[in-house]
Amino acid sequence: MDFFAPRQVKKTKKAKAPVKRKASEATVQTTKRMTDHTANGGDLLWKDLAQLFEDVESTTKRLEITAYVRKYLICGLRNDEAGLRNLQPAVWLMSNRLGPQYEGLETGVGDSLVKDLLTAITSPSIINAKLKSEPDLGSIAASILVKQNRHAFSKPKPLYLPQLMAELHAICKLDGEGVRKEKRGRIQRLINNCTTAPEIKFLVRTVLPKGLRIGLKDPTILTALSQAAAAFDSKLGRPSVGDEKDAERVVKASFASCPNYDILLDAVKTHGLAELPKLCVLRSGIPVNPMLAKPMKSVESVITKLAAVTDEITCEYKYDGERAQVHFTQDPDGTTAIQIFSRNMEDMSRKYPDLVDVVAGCRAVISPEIANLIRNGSMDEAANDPNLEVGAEVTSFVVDCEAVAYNVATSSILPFQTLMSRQKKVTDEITVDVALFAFDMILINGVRLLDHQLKDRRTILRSVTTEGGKFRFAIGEDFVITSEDGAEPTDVIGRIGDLGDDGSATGLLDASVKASCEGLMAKALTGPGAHYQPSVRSTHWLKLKKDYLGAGGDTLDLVVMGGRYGTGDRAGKLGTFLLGCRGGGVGFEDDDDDDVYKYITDCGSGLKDEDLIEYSKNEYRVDRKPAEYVVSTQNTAGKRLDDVVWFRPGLIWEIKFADITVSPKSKGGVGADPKKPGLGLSLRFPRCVRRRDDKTLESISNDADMVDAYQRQSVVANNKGDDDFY
Ligand SMILES: Nc1ncnc2c1ncn2[C@@H]1O[C@H](COP(=O)(O)OP(=O)(O)OP(=O)(O)O)[C@@H](O)[C@H]1O
Repeated sequence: MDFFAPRQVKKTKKAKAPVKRKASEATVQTTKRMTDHTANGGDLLWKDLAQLFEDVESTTKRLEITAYVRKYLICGLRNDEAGLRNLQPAVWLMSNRLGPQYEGLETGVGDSLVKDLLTAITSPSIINAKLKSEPDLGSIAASILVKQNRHAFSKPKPLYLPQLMAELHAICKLDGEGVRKEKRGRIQRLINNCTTAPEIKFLVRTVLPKGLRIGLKDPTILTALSQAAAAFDSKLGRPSVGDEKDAERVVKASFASCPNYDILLDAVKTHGLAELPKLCVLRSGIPVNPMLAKPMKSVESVITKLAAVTDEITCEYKYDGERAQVHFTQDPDGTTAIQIFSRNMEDMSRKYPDLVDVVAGCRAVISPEIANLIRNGSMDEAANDPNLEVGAEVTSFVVDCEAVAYNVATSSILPFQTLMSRQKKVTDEITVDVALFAFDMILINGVRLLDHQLKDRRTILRSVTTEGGKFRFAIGEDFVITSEDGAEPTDVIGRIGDLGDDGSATGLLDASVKASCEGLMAKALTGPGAHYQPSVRSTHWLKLKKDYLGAGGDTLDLVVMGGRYGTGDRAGKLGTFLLGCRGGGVGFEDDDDDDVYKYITDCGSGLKDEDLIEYSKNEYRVDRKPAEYVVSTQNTAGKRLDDVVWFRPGLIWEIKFADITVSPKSKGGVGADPKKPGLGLSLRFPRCVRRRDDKTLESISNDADMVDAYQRQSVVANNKGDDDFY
C-alpha cells in the first residue's frame, strides 16, 4: 500500500557513499538466499527470514546482528517485485509483532496448544523430559519434527511472507466456540509447510507470547534500516541526509513520531530518507511515545534549572494515575473515532469505554484568534484549511492526559491503587470512576502542534475543549521568574494566582499532595525548549515528587534479570534478585548497545513473602542466561553465577536506593567517573518500591539515566548537601 501517493522520486545530486564494510560469509549467504528465488511473483520466503533469525541468534555482537539485518533489508528494498507487501511483514516479524502495538494483534496461542501438536507425534513424557534441559518449545518442535518423514505423501508448499502474515492475522482474529481446534489446525498446516528446522523453531516462537528472543529489537532494526535506506537512496541517486549517524537519527525520529513500520517502510522505499520528516508525522489514530520528565529534588532546584532556559514556567499537579493519550477523529461523513492510548501505546479504549463518551462531549469550537494561534508558524498543509475559521468545528485532536480514579460526587481524586483495580476490559458495570486530567494538546484539526510552545498549546487546549464532569484541566499555577542584578532567580519569584497555602511554589507542592497527587510537574511555558518532544525525557519538564524531598532519593526502573534462592525465612524461595539497566541512552558514549541489559546490583529488600512466592514460580523463568544480558563473567555481589535462576527480560521493578556508588561488578554506566574509567555504577541499599507493568523495556532506566543520576548526586555532594537537584 502506498500511503503517500502520488509518488515522486527526486533525482538530485548523488548522495555520499556509505562506509563500505567487508561482507562476512553469513551476509554473503543472506544475499545469495534473498536473490536466488523468483517464484511466486517475487515473494520472499519465510525460510529465508527464519535463516536470518538463526544467524542473528548465533551471535551476541550488535554490529554483526545489524549487518545481517541491513543486508536482508537492502535485498528487500532493491527487490521491486517483492515490494512492500513482503518487506512490511518481514520487518514486523523481526520486531516480534504482527502489526502496530496499538492494534494489539495477539495469536492467543499458549504452550499447551503447541505441546498438543507435538503429542500427536511423540509422547508427553519425551516432551517434558526435553523441556527440562531446553525450555524453548520452538527448538523442541524443530528437533522433533525435522526428523519426521512428514512429507512422504503431501509435498510441502513453500511459505511466502505475505501469505504467512495473512494467516497469522486470521489466527489472531479467531473467536468463539471451537477456536482452539481451529487455531491448532491452522498452525499445524503452517508447520507442515516448513521444511527446515529454523522455519519450525521461529514459527513456533512467533505464535507464542514469549516471542523470538534472539536479541533483535526496534533500535537495532531501525539502525539497520537507516543503513539499508542510505545505500538504497545512494543507488537511486536520491538526496542524502548526511552521514550514517544522521540517517539513523532521521529514521529513529520518524519512528518516534509515527511508530508504524508499514508507513516507515513505504516512505523509505517510495520516497527516500530525505522525505521521512515530512511523511512520518504525528496523526490522529496513531499514538506517539509521550514526552517524559526528569526527576528533581527541590522546588528551588526546579526553578534554577528552568530559569536557565525560560522566564515563564508552570507548576502543575502531578496526578497519580495512568498516562492517557486521547485521539479524536471525525471523518467528513460525520463518523467519529475515539481512542485512548497508554504510555506504552496500547489501545486502552476497552478499559475506559466510559471515557470515550467523556471525550466526545468535551469539544468546543475554534475561534478566529485560536485559529491564528494554531496556524502560527505551522508548515502543515492542514493549517491552510479554510475550514479553520470563525466558529470552526473540532474535527480531530490529540490530547495528553492523566487518567485518574475519581469520585465525581465529591470531586475528589482517589489513590493509584483504586485505578489499578479497574478491569483491563470493562464488560459489566463500571465500579471505579475515572476522570481525565488534560495537560497538553499536540494536534488539532490535522495541524501538529509539536513545535508550538507549551504556553500556546495550553491556550489552544483550553479553548477548543470544555472542562467539566470527568474531563478536567490539570490544576496548576504559572510563575514568572525574575532576577534582580546579581540575585539568584529563585530569590525573586513573581507569583500569579493564589494556590499554595503559604503563597509559594512549595505551598503548591503541599496543596497537590493534600489533593492526593504525587507532587508537581514543572514545565517551561516559553523559550526554545518549550515544544513537545515525543519519547524524550526532557529537561524542560521536571517532576518533583514529595518522596524525592529529603533522604531516600530518586528511583530507577530496572529489569529483573534473575534471582537466587534464599536461606532462613527465604529458604525454598528466590530471596535476592539481580537487577539491570538498559544499555545506551541519549548522550551515552556507548549508545549503540541499547538492546542489552547491564547488571547493576542485587536486591532483596521491599519484597513481601507473597511476592517472593510469586516470583519463584515466575512466568519469566528461562533455563539459560539470555544473550542480551551483560553480567560480570564470574560473579555478582561476590558470588558465582551457577546458582542464578534466569528471567527473560520483561519484569520491571521501580527501585529506591540510598545512593549510587562506583563498582567493579556493575556493567551499567561504565566510565561515569573519569577517575575510574573501567568501573560501572551500582546502588547502595536498593529496595523494590513496586512492579511497573505499565512500562516497556524500551522505557526503563538506561546507562545515560544512571550516569545522570550519579552526576546529580555528585553535585549535591560537592555542594556539601546544598538543596540542589538530586
Ligand atoms: N500535569 C502533568 N503533566 C505531565 N505528566 C503528568 C502530569 N500529572 C501526572 N503526570 C504523569 O507523570 C508522568 C511523568 O513522570 P515520568 O515521565 O517519570 O513517568 P514515569 O517514568 O512513569 O515515572 P513516575 O510515574 O514514577 O513519575 C507522566 O508520564 C504522566 O503519566
